Amino acid sequence: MARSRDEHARFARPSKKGSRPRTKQRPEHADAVTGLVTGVDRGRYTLVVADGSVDEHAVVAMKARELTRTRVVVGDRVDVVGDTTGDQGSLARIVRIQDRTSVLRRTADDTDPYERIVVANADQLVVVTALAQPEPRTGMIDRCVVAAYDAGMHVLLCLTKADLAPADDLRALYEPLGVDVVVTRSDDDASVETVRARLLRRTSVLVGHSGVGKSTLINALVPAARRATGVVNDVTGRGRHTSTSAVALRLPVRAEGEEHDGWVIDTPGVRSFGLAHVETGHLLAAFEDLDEVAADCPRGCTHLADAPDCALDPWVDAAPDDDARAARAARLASFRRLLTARTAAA
Ligand SMILES: Nc1nc2c(ncn2[C@@H]2O[C@H](COP(=O)(O)OP(=O)(O)OP(=O)(O)O)[C@@H](O)[C@H]2O)c(=O)[nH]1
Ligand SMILES: [Zn+2]
Repeated sequence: MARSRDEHARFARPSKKGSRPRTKQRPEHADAVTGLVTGVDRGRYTLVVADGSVDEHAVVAMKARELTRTRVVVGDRVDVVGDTTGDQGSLARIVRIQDRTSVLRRTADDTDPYERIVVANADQLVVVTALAQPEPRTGMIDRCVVAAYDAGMHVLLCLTKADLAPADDLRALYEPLGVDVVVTRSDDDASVETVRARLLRRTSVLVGHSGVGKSTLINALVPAARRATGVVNDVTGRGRHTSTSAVALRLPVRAEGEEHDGWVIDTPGVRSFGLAHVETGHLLAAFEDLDEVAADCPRGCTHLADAPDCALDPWVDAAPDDDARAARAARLASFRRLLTARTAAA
């Protein structure tokens, strides 16, 4: 591919005199346009530029050479130059990644020993869990909640297949944490609308084990997505893995004049989140009331049930009445479960 003149200029080093450090975030490319990364496939990035305007269009881009070692993920806002028309066969270049407001890290696994950022700039994590087939696993939900709170994201727990089992037990485990809970069933459109209402004006990442009904839910929310739905195996209760890379989908505008808004990011294949970097203090900070009480804990307190003199225990006892005491006890128990989820095996 022939290099344009400006591209040569860009790679020219500044003169030794008065040289400044070369950084990845160069101030050049005043002509760059900003795009939102909606998909990544083998070095090709799909972007939406002029998001929400009449000029909105999709662009395919690759990373400029100076970003070779920099990871660009779905949800990133990037600056692109070159052919940004989006015409058939056109290819633009990503020259900058804008600062991220949040990052969600995936756990290292057998195929990849490194924790990696999987989604940037999302503000809500939607944990999709079936009430049955497959059976809910609280360990997985806890890990998701910890990852989300650590990343400064809201958590929506979406309990699917309500036609198969009641939701009460799971509600009781997560509502004390302040986690928003919605319950759906695929034959009840109104239940899908309760989910949609919580996705508006947000960028939400949906995670869930195979077979929980995540694709069914996404297709109900974004019909154009046509996510492949799997078939649950009668023996294992699990579905097939039908898709592999993360993709951002826009919630459709359904009524004339209605504002779009909301991006839904599907993350097939992401089963767990990296928690090795999560510090107790940072997680605690997500719970204002507990954080305040824990200021009276001995130094280095783990805040776990066996921690000597943890101030969170007398806080439960000091509740003004029985109801408040029960609520505090449930909140503390749920919080302690999260603390241990951090160190439990994925
Ligand atoms: N009973 C019942 N079954 C459902 C419901 N939602 C989805 N299913 C079924 O559950 C199975 C799995 O649904 P999918 O939407 O493919 O699940 P997924 O989480 O996307 O799983 P993968 O496609 O493997 O990633 C399908 O057979 C669906 O028809 C529900 O509310 N109730
Ligand atoms: Zn403590």
